Amino acid sequence: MEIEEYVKNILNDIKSGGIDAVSEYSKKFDGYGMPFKVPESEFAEANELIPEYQKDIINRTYKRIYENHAIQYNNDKVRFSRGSIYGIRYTPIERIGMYIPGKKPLPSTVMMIGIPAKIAGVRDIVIVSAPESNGRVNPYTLYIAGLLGIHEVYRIGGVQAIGSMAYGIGMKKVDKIFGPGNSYVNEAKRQVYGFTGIDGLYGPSEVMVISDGTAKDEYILADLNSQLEHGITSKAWLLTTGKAISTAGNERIGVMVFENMDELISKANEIAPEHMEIQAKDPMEIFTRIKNAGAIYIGEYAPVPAGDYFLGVNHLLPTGGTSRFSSALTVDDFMKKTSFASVSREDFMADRELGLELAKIEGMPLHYKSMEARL
Ligand SMILES: N[C@H](CO)Cc1c[nH]c[nH+]1
Repeated sequence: MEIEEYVKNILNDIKSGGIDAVSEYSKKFDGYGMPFKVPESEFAEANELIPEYQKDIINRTYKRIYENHAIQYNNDKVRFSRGSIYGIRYTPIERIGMYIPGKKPLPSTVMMIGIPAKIAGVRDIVIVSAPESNGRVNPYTLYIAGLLGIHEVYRIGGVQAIGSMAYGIGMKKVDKIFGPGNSYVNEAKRQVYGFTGIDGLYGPSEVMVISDGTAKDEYILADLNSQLEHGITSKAWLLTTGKAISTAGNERIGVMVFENMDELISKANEIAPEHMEIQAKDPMEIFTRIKNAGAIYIGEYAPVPAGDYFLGVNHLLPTGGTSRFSSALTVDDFMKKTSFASVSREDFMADRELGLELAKIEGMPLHYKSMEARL
C-alpha cells in the first residue's frame, strides 16, 4: 500500500475510534497502550537517573541555545501617518505540540523546539514521544521538558501521535505541530495540515562541504560522515575547486570538482542543502554568495555536529532542496503576525478615491459602498 493511503487509514481509524484506536495502534507499534500521560513521578525518576555532570552539560547547552534565539524576538512594527497607525502585531501561538522521535531519541531536539517556543511566549507546550523498551519516555527528554516547564508529556509515537495532537484525542487539540520524524510521521503531518499548522516536512539529513582545496581532508571526511550516521537515506556532498579527496570507498559521498568558485557556487545554490560548511581561505566571501541553504557553517571550527548540539543555532532545517523557499526554525515560527490599521478621518478621506476606483475596476459595488458611506 502507498504510504499516503496507509497513513490516511490510520488517521481515519483514530478519528472515528478515538483514544481506543490510538491505544490499539500504540500497542501494535510500540508495545504499550494506555495510560499515555507521563506521571510526575517519572519526571522525578528522570531527574534522579541523570548524573549531575550531564545536567550541567544540558544546562550550559540550554543557555547557548537561549542566547542565540533571544536575538530573534520580533517586537510589533508600526508606522504613523496622518494620524493613522499601521502595523504588524506579533502574538504567540497558544498551544503547540512537539513530536520527539522515541525509538532513536533526540533529546537535543526538545531544546531546539522548546527554547524558541518559550522565548516567543507560547503558553501550552505538549510533548509526544514513543516509549523506550521499558515503557518509559527517554529520561533526557523528560529532564529537558522539566527545565522548560513542560509537564504535559504523552508516551505516544508515530502517526497516531500526530493524529492525537491534531484532532485532540486524549488531550486538548494543539494549534501547531513541530518536530522531525520518519516518513510516516512526515506524511501524517502533511495530511493533518489545515486542522493544525505544521513547522515543516523534514526529510533525510544532508550535508555539503565547500572547499577551495585548502581544507583538511580529515575534517572534510569526518563532517560528511557525521550526517550519514542519521540513516541510509542521508546525503553528503563535497564540492571543491581543489583535488578530489579519497572518500575511503564510501560511495554515499558525492564528490564534485570544479574549475572555479563561480561554477561551484552555482551548483551549491542549485542543490540547496540542509547543512552547508564552507572551509576555505576566505569563507566569508563565499558565504555572501550563497543563497540557498538551511544553515551555513563557516570556517574550520564549525562542523555540523557542533551546530546539531551546542553552538546554539537551530538544527531543525529545510531539507531536499526546500531551502530555496523555506527557512531554519526560528522564534517567528511560534508567533502569528496580525496586520492592523487604526485610521484617522483625514488619512481616509485624503485617499478614499483610490479604494473607490479599485472597487470599480474589480466590479465590487458593495466594497465601493462601504467606503463611500463614510462622511
Ligand atoms: N543533524 C540533525 C538534523 O539537522 C539534528 C541532530 C540531532 N541530533 C543529532 N543531530
